[in-house]
Amino acid sequence: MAKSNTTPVMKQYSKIKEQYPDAFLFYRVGNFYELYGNDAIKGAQLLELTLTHRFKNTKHPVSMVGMPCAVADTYVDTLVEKGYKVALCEQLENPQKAKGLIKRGITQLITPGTIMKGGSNEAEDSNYLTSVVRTKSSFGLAYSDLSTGEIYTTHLRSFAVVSNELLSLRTKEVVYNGPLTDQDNNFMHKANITVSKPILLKGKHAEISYVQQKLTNRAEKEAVKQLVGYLLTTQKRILAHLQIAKSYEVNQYLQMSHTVQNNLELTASAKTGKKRGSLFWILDKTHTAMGGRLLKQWLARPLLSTDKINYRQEMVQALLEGYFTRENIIDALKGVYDLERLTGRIALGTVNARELLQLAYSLQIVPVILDALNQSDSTVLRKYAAKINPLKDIAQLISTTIIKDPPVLATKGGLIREGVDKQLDRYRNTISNGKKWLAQMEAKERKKTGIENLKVGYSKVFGYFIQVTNSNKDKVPLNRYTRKQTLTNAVRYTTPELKEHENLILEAHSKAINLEYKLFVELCEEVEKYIPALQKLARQLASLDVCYSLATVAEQNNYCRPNFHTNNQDIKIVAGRHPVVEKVMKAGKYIPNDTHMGSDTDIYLITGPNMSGKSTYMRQVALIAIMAQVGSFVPADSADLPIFDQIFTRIGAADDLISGQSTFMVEMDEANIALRYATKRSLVLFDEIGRGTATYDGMALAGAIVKYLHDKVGAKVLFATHFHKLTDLDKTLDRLKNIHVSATEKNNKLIFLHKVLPGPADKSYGIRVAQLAGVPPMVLREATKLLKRLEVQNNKLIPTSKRPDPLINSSDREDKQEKDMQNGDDNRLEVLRVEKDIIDKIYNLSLMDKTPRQIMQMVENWQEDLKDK
Ligand SMILES: Nc1ncnc2c1ncn2[C@@H]1O[C@H](COP(=O)(O)OP(=O)(O)OP(=O)(O)O)[C@@H](O)[C@H]1O
Repeated sequence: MAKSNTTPVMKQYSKIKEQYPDAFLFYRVGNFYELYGNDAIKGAQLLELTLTHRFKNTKHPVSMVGMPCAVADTYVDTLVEKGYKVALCEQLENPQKAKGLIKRGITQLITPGTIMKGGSNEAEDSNYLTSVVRTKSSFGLAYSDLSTGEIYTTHLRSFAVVSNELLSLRTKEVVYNGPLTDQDNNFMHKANITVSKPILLKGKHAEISYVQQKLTNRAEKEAVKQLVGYLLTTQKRILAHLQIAKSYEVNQYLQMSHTVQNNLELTASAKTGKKRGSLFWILDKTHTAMGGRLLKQWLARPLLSTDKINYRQEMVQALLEGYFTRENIIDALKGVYDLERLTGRIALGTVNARELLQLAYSLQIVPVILDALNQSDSTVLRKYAAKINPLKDIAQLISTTIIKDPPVLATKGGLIREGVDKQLDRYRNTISNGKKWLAQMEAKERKKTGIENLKVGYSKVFGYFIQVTNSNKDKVPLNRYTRKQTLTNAVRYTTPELKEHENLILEAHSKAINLEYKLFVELCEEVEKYIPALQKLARQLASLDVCYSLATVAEQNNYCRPNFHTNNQDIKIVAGRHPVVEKVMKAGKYIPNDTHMGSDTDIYLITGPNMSGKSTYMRQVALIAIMAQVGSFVPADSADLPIFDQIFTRIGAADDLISGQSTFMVEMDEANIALRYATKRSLVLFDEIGRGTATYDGMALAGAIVKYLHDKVGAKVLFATHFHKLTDLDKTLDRLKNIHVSATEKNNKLIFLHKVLPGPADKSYGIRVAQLAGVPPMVLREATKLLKRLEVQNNKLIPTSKRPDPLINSSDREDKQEKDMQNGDDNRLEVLRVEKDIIDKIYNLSLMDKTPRQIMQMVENWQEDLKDK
């Protein structure tokens, strides 16, 4: 173990390691990083490296894993991706000059929320570090993407809302000041979130007061302080790019829980978790990484303000109409690098000369974009251009300082242009004169000595030399030449003259390198002064890129600009389409459908066979609403919409892996959230509520929920169901309308028409769909028999139902019914009668003042009754 080994190196190691017990300590030894003790044992497993030992032949060998520094990044990434932290422990003095043990110290703590991967132009996702502070009355939450320096903060009422925000942000690390309950811990674990303790900061830090300047809420201020404190202590450097924290309220935006965003597949397909198949996949035609990230942010937070939405729509429309402007802009935007991240790298001091040039190239493109905007007919675009500062001076400064194709390393010289610094030019002159002199000397010496292949050369260890092959050794004028080095085939010499020039050249060279580095650092410092302006420019270009993207998508897919009204909640969509389903189908195959929910319609009760398109229809309405509030055009011929405040969904049977609850529990939980928090301004999608439990419980619950939504909530509700009995509700609930997605039978074959029509569906075709799916005929026959039995019994009880047998033709039907009737079981009929009583009881009951849980309890009690009977 490292601790029992008391050599000075191990003592130093243990002392540093003690301060970072929860991180892998990468201990720098020359050009290697080494991990010791438990870090080595665990690291070897996780990184698939060979475990060896240091101090092998002593009493206290230490487990060790080593890797060259040059490849360490990949290993750091792997560990951090798995949720671990890595502390980089560097040599803090020049080993050649150090007396005794080299000083070492931690230069950076890399954590899941602060890691910045790769170069400057690859990141489509933001990586947020989130800080949560529990105060007496609320929770403060703040988050930041270290690579861009943006900070947002809000205060929330409960840990449940905090968890939702964490999931929506896809945060990988939370700095939290409070204790976590087992349930919270479980949540963090399942959501793959690393929880870190806050680090107390000593002294005053300008960054903190700077970013806090616009905040008034105490919880938010605390959360931001904790966030910045953590960033400063892990990064161990000045973070000049941190932006003034922006406070937001979750109810400033259209609210959708993380589950809703997932169900509606806004940024990732629910099946694959990938971009393909999501709304983002359709809308993302951006050309810059920052545009892509911004579009994702817009999708997660659609707007509530009609003015703001209108402004985005104006931009989209102007770009949609101005084909040439759009093309010119995009040609230019393609060349813009990730300005946000480049700016972050400047602030963090990790920028290299090539990246500075990328910044300059990007800035040089801005005037081209401005020209395109200024030449447009649209005043919106011209006004937008007027707000953009192209930062020409910075572009000019960088491109006149750095050479065209600079090396990545700034410490080896060869990156500053000629004419930038007089002293540097002088050094370079000395070097080049010295080299000229060497060439002349070579020629001169060849002549003097008569050695044709005499060569002047340079080696790192021995410096400049005159090389003579062994065969010419006796021609060497030993009075002038001194031997320096003997090789197998040649001997190397020097002369006092050569030595003198060597000194001049090497001195100039080393001075030039140092000076170049100094000039590079000065240039970075100058650029650093423009960080806020660069960040602003980056945001402006990102917005332009997103608007371009929305305009292009609108044009390619024939979208329309939606209108908004704020005086009522009426929805009027003509020929609406599902943006993703229509895209994966062959052109023209998608059947558009209208949605007219005026003041007389709050609930659409949707019936129709499986696979007819009920879910698709409901989702299409929600996606159109979201796209509209994002500022996008929508897939419809026309759309008149209200501004929704929240969207709730209960869709499909997707298990909630994060909370680990049963399907039915999840279903009820989601329904419950909607019933509790939905308002008249909300949109609710309920797909097959009640399917996860016994039929009659499910139907009873579904009925009660519909009634509650109708009488109590008044939100716009799309409610798809296979419980046909529910369609009777239109008789008692005046703002409920039945609609169905149509299908028809032709030559004994089921044909889906996908057309939404008024009224309830008259058949469920369940067995027919099973037949389409290739279910074995025996099963189908058995199912048909069973269905028949049930229906005959039901028909006696509920005469309104006139379901025909799906698999047999009508001539056989009557005979069969007769037979079934004769086989009828009186007891069973009695049971069915009681069940019907219960259902009627539920419909007639006032559930106004009951919570969903109470209703569930009531249903359970009735069931018990039923069992007794
Ligand atoms: N308007 C439409 N035009 C063309 N095809 C459609 C349309 N709506 C749905 N479809 C097709 O029908 C398939 C099934 O749709 P969807 O999942 O919405 O059916 P459903 O009625 O909700 O089925 P279930 O009751 O089994 O959940 C879709 O995947 C799509 O291919």
